[in-house]
Amino acid sequence: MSETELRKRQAQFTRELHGDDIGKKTGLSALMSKNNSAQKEAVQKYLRNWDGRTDKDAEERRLEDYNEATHSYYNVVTDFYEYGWGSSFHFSRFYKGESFAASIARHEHYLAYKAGIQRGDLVLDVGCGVGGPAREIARFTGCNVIGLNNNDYQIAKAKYYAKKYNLSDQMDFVKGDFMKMDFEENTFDRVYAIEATCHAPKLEGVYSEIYKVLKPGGTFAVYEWVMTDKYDENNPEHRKIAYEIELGDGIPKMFHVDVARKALKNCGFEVLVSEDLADNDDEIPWYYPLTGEWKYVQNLANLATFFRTSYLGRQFTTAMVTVMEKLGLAPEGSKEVTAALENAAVGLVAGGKSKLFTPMMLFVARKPENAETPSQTSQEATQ
Ligand SMILES: CC(C)=CCC[C@@H](C)[C@H]1CC[C@H]2C3=C(CC[C@]12C)[C@@]1(C)CC[C@H](O)C[C@@H]1CC3
Ligand SMILES: C[S@@+](CC[C@H](N)C(=O)[O-])C[C@H]1O[C@@H](n2cnc3c(N)ncnc32)[C@H](O)[C@@H]1O
Repeated sequence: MSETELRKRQAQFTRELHGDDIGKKTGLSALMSKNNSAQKEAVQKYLRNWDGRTDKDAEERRLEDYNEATHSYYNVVTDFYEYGWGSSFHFSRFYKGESFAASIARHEHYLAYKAGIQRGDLVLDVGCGVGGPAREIARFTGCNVIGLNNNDYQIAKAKYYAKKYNLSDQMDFVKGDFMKMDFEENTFDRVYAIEATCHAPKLEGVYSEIYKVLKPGGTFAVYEWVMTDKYDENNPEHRKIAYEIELGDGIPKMFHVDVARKALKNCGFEVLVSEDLADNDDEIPWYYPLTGEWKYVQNLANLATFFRTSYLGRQFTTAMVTVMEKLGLAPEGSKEVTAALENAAVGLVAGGKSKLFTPMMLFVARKPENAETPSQTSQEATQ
């Protein structure tokens, strides 16, 4: 199927699944408005790739099907994410006494600061979700953001929120696959990506596209999901944790930190910062909301969020969704989605506690001032 046909089909499917009036409803009320058969199809499309097999063939299939698989994954999890987490789909570090929202925003500000984003810069947000980080970074720095995403439902939501919060002049959201970007070369002053490029089947693929669209001298800052130096792919317990993360988070393959660092260099980037922010012996770990350990709750205002993300709250949500599905209030397959998200939570906490995994490997990389653009290189090759 051609790229244009795929896009048309995905957009059409999004209308069938979520209807035309996207944005006003969020979380469980949005879930209840979904089309039953389209939801069933989306859940099947997502889960067909994660059938428990971890052999090379199964891995190859997941890597090949990355676009449809992540598109379907976010079609079915976005409402749950917004219900349980909010509109920024990423983790963050926590300081004592800090609220959940403040910690999420600080993590975004930090990336904007490390990327060197200035007022008036044109910035690309790769894999922008429903635009939570883009709205925060645009307000914080005064930059203009283009959010790139291959999920039509999230794009519609991001546009809706930008309008609602009077930010439409500072941002736009476009549909596209980050492995094949449509932007002109040397377009953006800065590029950032938050917990999104791990959905790529090959990191060189997405990093080289970022390199292409970044202006020479511009920086790219990313919070990457990677397996750490402690990870041993041949250790079945380690592989089980990685697989749980892949299954529950719609990731074709979790890569090792060295693969990511090398990929940046292979694409021509100078790597300026390479630091695992999870490796700071923080008193309150990044994965605390998923553990259900009350001792970590920092702020009474966070009780609702904490309950929904905790083990007990997740069991409650699963039970509620099961009943809703039986009564026909939630579309078929919703229960399976909560089960997959449970795998995510379990794998992420296990990966975090054992330090086999980090969701906040910070890389800041620069495209050299004198960089040759890919088209220059290919022109020279043909001369
Ligand atoms: C998938 C990637 C690359 C990043 C997303 C990171 C996090 C925002 C999500 C990872 C697992 C998610 C879960 C939930 C919210 C969003 C995550 C933390 C829930 C708490 C949402 C409410 C459900 O009932 C349980 C979910 C568990 C997993
Ligand atoms: C975990 S979410 C993070 C979203 C956002 N960065 C945030 O922090 O709120 C990952 C995002 O990457 C997007 N994504 C995954 N694969 C993609 C692809 N091939 N092209 C463009 N976007 C993609 C998803 O649709 C989703 O919006």
